[in-house]
Amino acid sequence: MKSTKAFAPATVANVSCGFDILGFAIDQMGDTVTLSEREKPGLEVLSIKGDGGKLPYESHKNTCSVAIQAMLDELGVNPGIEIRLEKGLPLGSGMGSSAASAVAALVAANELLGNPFQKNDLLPFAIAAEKAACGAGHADNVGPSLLGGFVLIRDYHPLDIIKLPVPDGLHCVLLHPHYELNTSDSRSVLRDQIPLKHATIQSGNVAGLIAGLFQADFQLISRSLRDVIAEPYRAVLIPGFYEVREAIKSAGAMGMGISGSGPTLFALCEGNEKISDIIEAAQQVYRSIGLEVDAYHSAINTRGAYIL
Ligand SMILES: Nc1ncnc2c1ncn2[C@@H]1O[C@H](COP(=O)(O)OP(=O)(O)O)[C@@H](O)[C@H]1O
Ligand SMILES: N[C@@H](CCOP(=O)(O)O)C(=O)O
Repeated sequence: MKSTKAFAPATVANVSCGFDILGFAIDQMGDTVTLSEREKPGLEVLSIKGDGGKLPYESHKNTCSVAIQAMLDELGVNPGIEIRLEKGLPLGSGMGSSAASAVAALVAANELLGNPFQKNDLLPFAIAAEKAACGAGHADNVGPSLLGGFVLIRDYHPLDIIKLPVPDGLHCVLLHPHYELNTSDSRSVLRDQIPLKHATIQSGNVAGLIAGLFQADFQLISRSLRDVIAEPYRAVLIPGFYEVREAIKSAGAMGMGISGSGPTLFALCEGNEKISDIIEAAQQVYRSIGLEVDAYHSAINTRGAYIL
């Protein structure tokens, strides 16, 4: 019986100004999914490692099986597949944990079934899994996890995804405080309507960030890392948010925002020389408010998900 294995990376969604429309992938951290064919039809999650026993095994709840089922429904087939998941990402962290599982599962399933889909065409199935995980079918984690690099979702209906350039020397720091914040909870604090002046500010910054990526203009990227739509409401769920931002900008970061829906914070940096100062500055603030934090740094992952 055939078996396949795939890896999908962690991601930073929103990138401050691009709520639900921008994200990028991170090196090293991610989820691994192994699939094996079996005689009995249907999907079964057989083992999950690295989740502290917290994730669901039910096929309609785990993002691995939800994503694969959406793909099988599109193909109109019902093979027997066993799923083994190794979580390499903390849960409810804002690093696209639910997305990495779905994407790794889809890449492995596509290979198992003889590659009936192009990589891009797997996205709607991953979006269906995100909808099951947090109630919203956002693509700003699954897009970059699948494709790598910076990804823009210009539209959802129909899906229009654009890969953006990654300037050489752009690095990222992630600060993950030790608590969980579910995406559904941090979406529930957002407003349905925004003032026109905020729409103007946000559009300017999205356009500026994209222009900055195309022109490899680090100062333009830095000026554009501003969010007036989600961050003001979410920052209150993240102790030390403004103090950490102040400290790490003084230490040389280009800018900082909430990674996805938090509580992880991301910072972008030009080169990697200032990274240890930036991490130390952030850790001092977290220590002063009694929060433990894991710090990671990474170049931008341009590869996305792949078969192992
Ligand atoms: N394979 C999976 N990995 C992570 N979360 C999953 C998975 N399958 C289902 N979930 C559910 O998704 C929710 C976490 O997703 P989310 O809040 O979006 O976290 P993250 O920001 O880390 O992606 C939890 O309710 C969890 O039970
Ligand atoms: N655009 C979404 C991104 C959620 O990312 P996650 O990593 O926290 O799941 C949002 O801001 O809600």
